[in-house]
Amino acid sequence: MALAAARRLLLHAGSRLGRREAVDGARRFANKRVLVETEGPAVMKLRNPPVNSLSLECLTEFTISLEKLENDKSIRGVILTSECPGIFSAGLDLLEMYGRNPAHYAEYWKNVQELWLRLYTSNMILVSAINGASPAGGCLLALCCDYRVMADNPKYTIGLNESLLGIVAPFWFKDMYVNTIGHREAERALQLGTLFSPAEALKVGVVDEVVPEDQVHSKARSVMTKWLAIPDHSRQLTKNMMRKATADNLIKQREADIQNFTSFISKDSIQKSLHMYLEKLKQKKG
Ligand SMILES: CC/C=C\C/C=C\C/C=C\C/C=C/C(=O)SCCNC(=O)CCNC(=O)[C@H](O)C(C)(C)COP(=O)(O)OP(=O)(O)OC[C@H]1O[C@@H](n2cnc3c(N)ncnc32)[C@H](O)[C@@H]1OP(=O)(O)O
Repeated sequence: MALAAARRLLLHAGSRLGRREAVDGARRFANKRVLVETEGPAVMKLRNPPVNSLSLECLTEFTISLEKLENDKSIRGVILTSECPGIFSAGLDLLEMYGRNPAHYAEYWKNVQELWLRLYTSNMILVSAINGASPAGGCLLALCCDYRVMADNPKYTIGLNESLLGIVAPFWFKDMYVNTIGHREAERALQLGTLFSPAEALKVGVVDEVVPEDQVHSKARSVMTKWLAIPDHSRQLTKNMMRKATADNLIKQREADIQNFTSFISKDSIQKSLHMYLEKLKQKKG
């Protein structure tokens, strides 16, 4: 209920902002954690500092922005990137999965599923400009895209590292990984929780292209231009043919997946693992 109300408020605020900024001549709309520019190829920038973690609020704003773009028939493609220096997205917000109650876990997971389904089955062309670290849920966002361009900086890594946290990547994360890099590579990378450097990610197929850091955005734009030259109807039908079975696999068991997540994440042993991981992140600083 609370989330539905927040969603209505955000949609309302979003459309107000949209109108005001259009009057200013800049074609863009924004909410607190997501900025969307629609001048030229649409660009969606995550801006949830310090690490673009996908908190419930961030997920909600992201989903709403995507919904608005999908409803604008003049927008055929979106570049997904980050405004946080050195970070594409740190993935799901660990604080949404630690020390909360089962109802919260269920609500959070429903929203993770919702964003994934929208992104993965989007009719728009999605290109990610990966300009920073992209672990777990950050990698998931990139994997939803039709093409991935990554900055050539060995400090940036990408991959589904859940097993390093003592948790398990859900089956639909796994399905998308298998679809992208094949069964053997996915099996190994998932068990080891591998975070690939850009060069490794290119080799294994997690990303499609690695370019110097200052060219990530221009490359993403030129990729978009190429994809925009393909007729929408044939490209969309082809995308749907490639992705439908994977999306349907979650759709048919959404409730069971929420229950599985809630009971798994509520376990004492899993909460303990998350606690240790969060402590490790803190200690890294000191
Ligand atoms: C049977 C199975 C059934 C169901 C499935 C069940 C479970 C599976 C569930 C979920 C799948 C999970 C998916 C995820 O995405 S989990 C998140 C994984 N993310 C990570 O491992 C990234 C962790 N972060 C980092 O490695 C670094 O922070 C990073 C490289 C991104 C940036 O490093 P930097 O040095 O620039 O910043 P830090 O000082 O490390 O961080 C700043 C600040 O931010 C906090 N932080 C970092 N990441 C997160 C996060 N993901 N969520 C929340 N908070 C995060 C970090 O603790 C620091 O906080 P503070 O000390 O308070 O400043």
